[in-house]
Amino acid sequence: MLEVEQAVVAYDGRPVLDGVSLKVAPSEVVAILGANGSGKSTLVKAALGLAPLVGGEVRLFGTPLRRFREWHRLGYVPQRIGAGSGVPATVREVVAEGRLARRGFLRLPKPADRRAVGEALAAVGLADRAREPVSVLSGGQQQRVLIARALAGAPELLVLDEPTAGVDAASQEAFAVCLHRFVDQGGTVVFVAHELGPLRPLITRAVVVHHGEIVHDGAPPETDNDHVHPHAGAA
Ligand SMILES: Nc1ncnc2c1ncn2[C@@H]1O[C@H](COP(=O)(O)OP(=O)(O)OP(=O)(O)O)[C@@H](O)[C@H]1O
Repeated sequence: MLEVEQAVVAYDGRPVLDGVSLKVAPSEVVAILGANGSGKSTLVKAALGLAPLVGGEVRLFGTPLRRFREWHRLGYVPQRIGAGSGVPATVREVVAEGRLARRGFLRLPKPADRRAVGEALAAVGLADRAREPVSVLSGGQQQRVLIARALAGAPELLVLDEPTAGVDAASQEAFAVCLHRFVDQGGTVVFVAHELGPLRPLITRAVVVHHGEIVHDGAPPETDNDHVHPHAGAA
């Protein structure tokens, strides 16, 4: 589904990812863990062509990134909603953006598009907020809008950057249920997290990033306090 080989990313000459390799197979649920600033977001961004590679290679669904066009096959949930363009968008409009890669620009939405948007809104528990501007929602609710946007595109691979950061316990549980359903339907997931919480039972593998390198790749830590030692079990 996703292959990162010896990826090197540097900002202002300072290496942030230092020869990182990661391969994700279908149906895996991979948590990317590590301290603030360790390079977790940069790793998922590099895997999607959103961070500049100065070395190494990325393949998505077996295709080198520079030739990859099938963006409808994956959904990406960024860490935070963008500052926005100043154009007020409703919850439904943002979620409908998730259909664009499927239906193509300038084509009118079909009933299937509207259905997918409705289902995605229901999956994150925001069906009753569809007509409201995104800006009036809380941070955790806005995060759910982004998750719904990714789900609306019916992706095979879902990549999420800290989907549960700043989200209360009830919403984390709801998100876990939603992810469970996605995985049950054959989906593959890669997500960045600080704490696994209710997502723990879903995880098939944990990858720990430390100072721009992968220092653990395998079994998830048993509890949120049981941090995998940065130098133990390097893959
Ligand atoms: N666009 C950028 N320009 C310059 N430096 C950046 C940029 N993006 C990330 N960095 C730096 O790269 C390092 C790794 O950042 P990254 O966001 O990947 O960390 P992270 O592990 O996801 O952290 P967090 O848990 O705080 O989100 C940090 O030192 C950060 O300041």
